[in-house]
Amino acid sequence: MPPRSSHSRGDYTPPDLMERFTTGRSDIPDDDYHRARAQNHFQPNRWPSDPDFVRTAVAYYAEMERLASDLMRVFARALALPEGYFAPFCDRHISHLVANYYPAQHQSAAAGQFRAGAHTDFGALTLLHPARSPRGLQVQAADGGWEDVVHVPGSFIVNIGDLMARWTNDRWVSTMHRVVPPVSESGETADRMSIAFFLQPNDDAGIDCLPTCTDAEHPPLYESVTSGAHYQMKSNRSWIGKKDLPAASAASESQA
Ligand SMILES: O=C(O)CCC(=O)C(=O)O
Ligand SMILES: [Fe+2]
Repeated sequence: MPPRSSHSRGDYTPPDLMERFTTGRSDIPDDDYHRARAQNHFQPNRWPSDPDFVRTAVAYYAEMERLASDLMRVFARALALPEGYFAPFCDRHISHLVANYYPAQHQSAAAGQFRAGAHTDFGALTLLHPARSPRGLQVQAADGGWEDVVHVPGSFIVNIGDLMARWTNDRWVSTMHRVVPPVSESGETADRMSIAFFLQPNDDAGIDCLPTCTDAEHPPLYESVTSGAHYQMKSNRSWIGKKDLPAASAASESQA
């Protein structure tokens, strides 16, 4: 695989210091949508041989689906919409469950290198569980500064993703976040793990400004996009290599 850049911003950075194991749905209906149109998201999962691992991951995915759908009902109410408003956008969702593994670090990161470079998540919402060594996650505040996310044990961190920002016309912000490398001076070089469920609406769901988030003073800020097209665009940017850089940035890079 090409180096993973500071994922999704489309600017070149040294690769993230992480490994990722991704799974999708495991109960895939046999219809055109799942087998053809959205097939990239419904490839068979490639599991390790441990049956307990598989059982746990499948059960975890199902629980995250349920929690995410509950939250989408809460979101609808908070946005003065009928509780079931988002259901038809998410009933054939293309969500992924990922385990992020950040290996122990025995040498300093390169300049500009992170465990996870600054990015926003692609979908509607993310349910994040910092499973091991929770420190390191930071969110960007409105003034551009970075703040540590303090994990409350037993809770999930919920990120608003790009599609919710588009739906709400930026009333809700798609949070810029990153995971900083451990600071070796203080001996914090331990490995880290997090588990994230990214609720990504149906591949063909059209994401348009919600009726309750626009008026004469707040015209829609974004063009209509499908969830699948937005995902593809962000995913392509995540894997940008130096060769893909526009000429101007490649030139400035080679002077560095
Ligand atoms: O590991 C973390 O705490 C954050 C991971 C993350 O932002 C992501 O997987 O999108
Ligand atoms: Fe993220």
